[in-house]
Amino acid sequence: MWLLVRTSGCTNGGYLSRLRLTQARGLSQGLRLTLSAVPRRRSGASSSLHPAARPLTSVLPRSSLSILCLHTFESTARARAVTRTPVAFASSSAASSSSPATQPDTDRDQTPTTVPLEDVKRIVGLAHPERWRLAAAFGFLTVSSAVTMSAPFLLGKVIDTIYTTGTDTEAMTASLTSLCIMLTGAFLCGGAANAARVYLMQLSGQRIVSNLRTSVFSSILRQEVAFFDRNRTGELINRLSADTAVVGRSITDNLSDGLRAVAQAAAGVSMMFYVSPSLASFVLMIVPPLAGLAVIYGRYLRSISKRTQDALAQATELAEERISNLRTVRAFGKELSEVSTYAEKTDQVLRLAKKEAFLRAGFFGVTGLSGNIMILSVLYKGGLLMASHHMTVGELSAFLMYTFWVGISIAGLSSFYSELMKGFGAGTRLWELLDRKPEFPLNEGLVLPADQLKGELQFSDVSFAYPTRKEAPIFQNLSLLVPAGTIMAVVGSSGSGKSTLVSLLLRLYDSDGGIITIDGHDIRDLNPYWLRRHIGTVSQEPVLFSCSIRDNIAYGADFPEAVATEDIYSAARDANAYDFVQAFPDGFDTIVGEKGVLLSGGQKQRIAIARALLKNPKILLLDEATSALDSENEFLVQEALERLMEGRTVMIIAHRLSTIKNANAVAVLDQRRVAECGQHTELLGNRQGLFRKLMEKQTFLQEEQTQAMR
Ligand SMILES: Nc1ncnc2c1ncn2[C@@H]1O[C@H](COP(=O)(O)OP(=O)(O)OP(=O)(O)O)[C@@H](O)[C@H]1O
Repeated sequence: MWLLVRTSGCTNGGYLSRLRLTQARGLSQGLRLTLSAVPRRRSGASSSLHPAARPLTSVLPRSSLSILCLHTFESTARARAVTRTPVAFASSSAASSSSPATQPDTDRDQTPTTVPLEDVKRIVGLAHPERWRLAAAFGFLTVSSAVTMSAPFLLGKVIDTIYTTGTDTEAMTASLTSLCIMLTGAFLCGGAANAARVYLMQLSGQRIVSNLRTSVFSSILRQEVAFFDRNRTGELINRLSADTAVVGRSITDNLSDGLRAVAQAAAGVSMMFYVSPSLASFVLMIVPPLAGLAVIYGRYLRSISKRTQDALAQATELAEERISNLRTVRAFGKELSEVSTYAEKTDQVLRLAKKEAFLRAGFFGVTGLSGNIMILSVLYKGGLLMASHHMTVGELSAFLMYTFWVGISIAGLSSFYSELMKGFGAGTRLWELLDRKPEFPLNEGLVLPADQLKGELQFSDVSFAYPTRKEAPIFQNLSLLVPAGTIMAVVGSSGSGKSTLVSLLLRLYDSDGGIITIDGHDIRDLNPYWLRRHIGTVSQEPVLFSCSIRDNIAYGADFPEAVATEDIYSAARDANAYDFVQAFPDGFDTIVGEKGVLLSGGQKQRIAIARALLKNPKILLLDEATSALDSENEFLVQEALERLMEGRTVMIIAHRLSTIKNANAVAVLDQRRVAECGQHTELLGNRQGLFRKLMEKQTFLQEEQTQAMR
């Protein structure tokens, strides 16, 4: 666990001046130091780790919460709408807010029915840093609820004043005026308190979510690569965006709405008994059976709603995949068939949505009707009580208003429980992610002085199978030595494990057996940050980020924001990228598009080479581009690569004869090991050798291609 620290502003003399804890509130796991202000002179600094980074056992306070177990009797979305819009029993405002298309993704996730106490404590612990703001919000909540619940009683008094003062107009005016002034004052206080409550709750919620998101993102980025082989990106993004929001909402908005609903329901029922015990007893006889029916119906409605959302999720998944791979869809001319596949999925959603709409219509029709019947019953019974002088008109009016409020509050309670449970469900998924310890730590281990690094690489008896395919070993007792400062070309048929060799060196995966060393040090003993800091990579399909060319090149440096423009230009020149970049209207500020889609293959390669040059690593792992670069591009890339390789230990996955010829040695991968290793000419001399066969095959293929072109 790491403490995230951020520099507090500009520094002087090339040193980080003040380090300030900014995220300690609720932030459990930071990834690394975020250095926001580092002077340019430090652009060549060797380590990305600051001594101030230190392990932190726990920053999350624990406290407890007891859960209110309440039943839910209508859909969450509808209930949420009702709690925020004080229109009780209004059937006309049926569930427009519950359209499946607007539901957050997590709504389709399982909502738990029971929650371990530990999870409850943890979720409450998230709110701990916000406790003062939340306490103030609850204070304002109490004020606004008190005003709301005293309003019907006082309004009843106003009505009674109007009706009972008789012909004494002056007395009536005086008492009416003073009552109205008092009420206006109370309403103003109530309004202001409510506004303050909402503001404080929203602010706390956003702060909790923001801290939680940083922690989750940090936790995701710390995981080993095999974790990403097993987990879908969309699923992780969902945790980061939707689940964090659900957790934040459930401990701020939802808790405050829930508490308000409990307080108002309790106060409302008490006031109903205070105003007229006999009418209150009559109402309480009608409500429980109606509520019971609504609970059963509501549950059924929710299960249909969930099926609709599952179907929608499938349609969305399909759309997402096809849109992000539009080039492939277009290349195969599959637009129309994809549209019809998507239409089938949306038809399925529509069928379920129709059923849901029908049930929902019935539900809201019936709840609206029962609400109105209840009001009518109150009026009827109240009218009789008035006729027998057991009740005044003001009391009846106040009673009716309390009935409304109690109705609204009960509707609010229904959402409170389900939202709370949803929050716990989302929380549990987040804890899994936050607590997951990566199989190997990111930032522990040996850090060697950079100037002592020679760059000798050695694989000794290495065995490896990918964690997701343990039954299919890629290497068995593979051994290979790459002396410091030499170029080793790696060749082999497709799938022989050339890229896997690179992944193992970068420690994206750990070998199952044997040992990989750099200058005699087992890479498992070395600090992975330090290790990767000294290894540069340029892959066949280099990945650029959707930002400017300048930022993409600067990404190679320890402190990208501190890289001097001249350093970027010089790296670009050495990578043969400067001229084409300057030819763009926006030069180095040109945005490269998603994954660098706005650049050609050769241009991307050269930007990636410039990025690697800026990193200035001792060891280089290259995957030569096989994609058809035109001869000019190929020459420029090749020249840039040669410049990049100078004075470094290089392992290059070679696809060109020229590269193989220029390498100090060639390793041929076959049958899960290095089958042959030696100089190019030496290996070619062995007529029965694998390398010779591979080369003949390549020559043969080239000849075939040449004939085909003729
Ligand atoms: N993340 C992964 N999980 C499981 N298996 C994988 C993974 N990556 C690669 N493989 C498998 O490992 C084997 C070696 O793959 P690798 O990419 O190292 O081969 P290669 O020699 O670089 O191939 P090519 O020349 O086609 O790029 C292949 O059978 C491949 O299917």
